[in-house]
Amino acid sequence: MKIVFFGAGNMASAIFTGMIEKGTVKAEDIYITSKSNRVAAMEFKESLGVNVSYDDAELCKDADYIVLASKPQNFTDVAERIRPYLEKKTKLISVMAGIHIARIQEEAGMENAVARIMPNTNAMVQYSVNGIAFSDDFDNKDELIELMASFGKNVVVGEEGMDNITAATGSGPAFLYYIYEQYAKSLEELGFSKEDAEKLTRNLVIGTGKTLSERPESFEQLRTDITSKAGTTEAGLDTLSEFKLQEMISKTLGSARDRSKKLSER
Ligand SMILES: NC(=O)C1=CN([C@@H]2O[C@H](COP(=O)(O)OP(=O)(O)OC[C@H]3O[C@@H](n4cnc5c(N)ncnc54)[C@H](OP(=O)(O)O)[C@@H]3O)[C@@H](O)[C@H]2O)C=CC1
Ligand SMILES: O=C(O)[C@@H]1CCC=N1
Repeated sequence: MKIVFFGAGNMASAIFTGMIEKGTVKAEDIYITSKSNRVAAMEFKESLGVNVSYDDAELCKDADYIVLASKPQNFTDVAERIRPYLEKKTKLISVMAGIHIARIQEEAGMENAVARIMPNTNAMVQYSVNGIAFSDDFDNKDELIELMASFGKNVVVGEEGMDNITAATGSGPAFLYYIYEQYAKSLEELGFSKEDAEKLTRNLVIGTGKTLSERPESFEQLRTDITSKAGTTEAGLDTLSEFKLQEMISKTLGSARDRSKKLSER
């Protein structure tokens, strides 16, 4: 198996680190390249044992998968690097938000089989949620699904579902981190030091996540379990429900989804 990453930034490194740590792919089977930041790429070679190369012919030769992991804005440059050497058997896996399968096939030049995937940075700890959309001619889908299961839970969607997945779970961690940031700031306002506010918030979130991973009850039931009649939680929730929280979240996700659609316009 030879998997080549064009791009070695946040998302690519989360994926290849997740795969190596889980043992699904050997570090020696992974090749990475970047645009110009050779120092960062070499650090991955040293820490994980992956191959680093800037020789596009060597990178593309006999590749089973080429993962397109640059920003969408850099895709044309990446396609130019790949096009002269791309072999028909190589499957292209795009993590780029908003770039359609048809454009990838057109710019890569050989109409190779393409899968668009939308993981998130939780891939680093093998807890990503991955949207996957395949081109019609993509064979042996199970192999890719299995590779991706090594760093998260998969949801196969039609390509039209990718904008929603991008907003919901690709960008999703950032929206949650933003909420945690505000929570920590509010703890500081209550009188906790900055350090304690951060520590309390972090452990609150970790503990809540662990509870969710172990208990099957609905969010509503878990909330109700905490809420004593006329107690502190009820008082807090009464205030929280005065704000249009769901509307705020819906608008946030809507903006992210619309941006994903916009990125697909050339
Ligand atoms: N971050 C996230 O949470 C998620 C991101 N994505 C998608 O992943 C993609 C990458 O995002 P992210 O990892 O955050 O971005 P980063 O900026 O962290 O990484 C981008 C990488 O692309 C490389 N690159 C740029 N141009 C070229 C080129 N011509 N040839 C080879 N490599 C190139 C950069 O190299 P250099 O450093 O040398 O410039 C860098 O290694 C985006 O398309 C995004 O939509 C999808 C899901 C989640
Ligand atoms: O912000 C972005 O465009 C990418 C896609 C999903 C997460 N990060």
